[in-house]
Amino acid sequence: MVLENLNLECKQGEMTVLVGGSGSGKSTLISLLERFYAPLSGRILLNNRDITTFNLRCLRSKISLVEQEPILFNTTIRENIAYGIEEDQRTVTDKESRDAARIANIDISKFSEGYNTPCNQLSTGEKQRVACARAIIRRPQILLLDEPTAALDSLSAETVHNFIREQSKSGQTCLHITHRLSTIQNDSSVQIAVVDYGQICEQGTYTELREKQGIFYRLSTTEEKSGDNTKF
Ligand SMILES: Nc1ncnc2c1ncn2[C@@H]1O[C@H](COP(=O)(O)OP(=O)(O)OP(=O)(O)O)[C@@H](O)[C@H]1O
Repeated sequence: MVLENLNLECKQGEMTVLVGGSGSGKSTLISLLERFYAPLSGRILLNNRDITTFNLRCLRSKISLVEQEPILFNTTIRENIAYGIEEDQRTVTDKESRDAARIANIDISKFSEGYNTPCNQLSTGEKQRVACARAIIRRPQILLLDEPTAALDSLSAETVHNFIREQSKSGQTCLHITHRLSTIQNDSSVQIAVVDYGQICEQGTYTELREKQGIFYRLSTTEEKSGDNTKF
């Protein structure tokens, strides 16, 4: 069993960070939330309603997922951002694109072709910001992030982390899987859940969990010793 006796509540307007060793079950939790597959037992509730009772398209329209590798189409920044809405079969206004780009910290002024710049000319960090803009343009209730900063340098990772924090402040429920604990250490508003062998074994803020001197303490000290980009 990948996950067993797992109980986790993610509150609206909060960023919940899932951490844990490789293979502990973090991504499986995201797949269950998206209903890529169903739990053998137990329930997942969204606003007290079992997610299996939602029409699948309706459920997924409430959720956006940003993954480790930004998967973009071989077209322009504008078209890639717009795809977040065009899935919903309506046209995106330029203002919507601009707003999403601004929120995702895309500095469009640095590209001579602006929004018409082909995405294959962007760095990995810039591509990830386009993926973030695409994720939020349709204002999902839930933002799922599965190691979105894993392939980024520290500065880009910080930018993406700030983006997630702003999204949670604006009322979205954010569930963020990361191995990069340095980006959350000064953020006391972040709730951290530590997954180990498919269970939540510790929960609290960065400071609380460090003081416990348990699994989180070990994971974070391993990261400190090995440098910022370590995957534990
Ligand atoms: N479709 C699947 N069928 C069977 N086992 C799976 C499947 N997907 C994942 N697993 C197993 O479930 C366990 C948890 O995997 P999961 O991807 O959720 O871990 P994770 O915590 O996200 O790991 P990582 O940090 O390395 O991405 C692993 O042992 C994995 O091999």
